[in-house]
Amino acid sequence: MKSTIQVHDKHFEVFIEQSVLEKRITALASSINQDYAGKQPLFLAILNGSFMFAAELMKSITVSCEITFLRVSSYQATESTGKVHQILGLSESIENRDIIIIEDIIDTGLTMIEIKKQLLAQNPSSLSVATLFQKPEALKQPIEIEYIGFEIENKFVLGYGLDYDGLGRNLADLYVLSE
Ligand SMILES: O=P(O)(O)OC[C@H]1O[C@H](OP(=O)(O)OP(=O)(O)O)[C@H](O)[C@@H]1O
Ligand SMILES: Nc1nc2[nH]cnc2c(=O)[nH]1
Repeated sequence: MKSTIQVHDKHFEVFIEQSVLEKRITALASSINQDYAGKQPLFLAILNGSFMFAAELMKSITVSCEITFLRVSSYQATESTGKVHQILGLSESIENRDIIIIEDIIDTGLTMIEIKKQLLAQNPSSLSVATLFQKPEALKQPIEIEYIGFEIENKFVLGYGLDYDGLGRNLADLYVLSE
């Protein structure tokens, strides 16, 4: 039997180990370095969940770049509320900039659709998305995602920045809810 950890009332087991996550993130960074050669992208990391992915990704980005952090929260406990709040914390202009959004996970896709809509209204030169995890089966509307770390099954995951009611963001591996 796999060893499990308990967070609040639920049990989770290791799903993707840290070394596997980091190797894939390095590969994503290489693709971004190639695609943005000669440009100076502005990364927008969506808080809270993306902090660990963003930090790891940035260590392998070699093109000249900037990063800033935005807040938008729609998730409570293990289910989407379907409500997406406004983007907070974007003080710099993104007009005529090459923007790369950094997310930890795209689940229903509703958050990213709303973020993209709000950012596109500010006329960036280009807008692309890098997400560490995506759940293809959970997507409610088609959405273009340029950089995907892992396509995962439609189960609640925890760790590597992702929380369950505030806890578990510090876990270095990705965990999945035990059956
Ligand atoms: O594709 P969706 O179904 O819209 O879900 C994805 C969103 O859920 C998570 O954020 P959350 O609202 O949990 O905030 P957090 O990053 O602060 O934990 C994640 O970081 C995405 O922003
Ligand atoms: N922790 C966590 N947050 C999410 N937000 C959207 N999907 C998920 C998920 O599977 N786990």
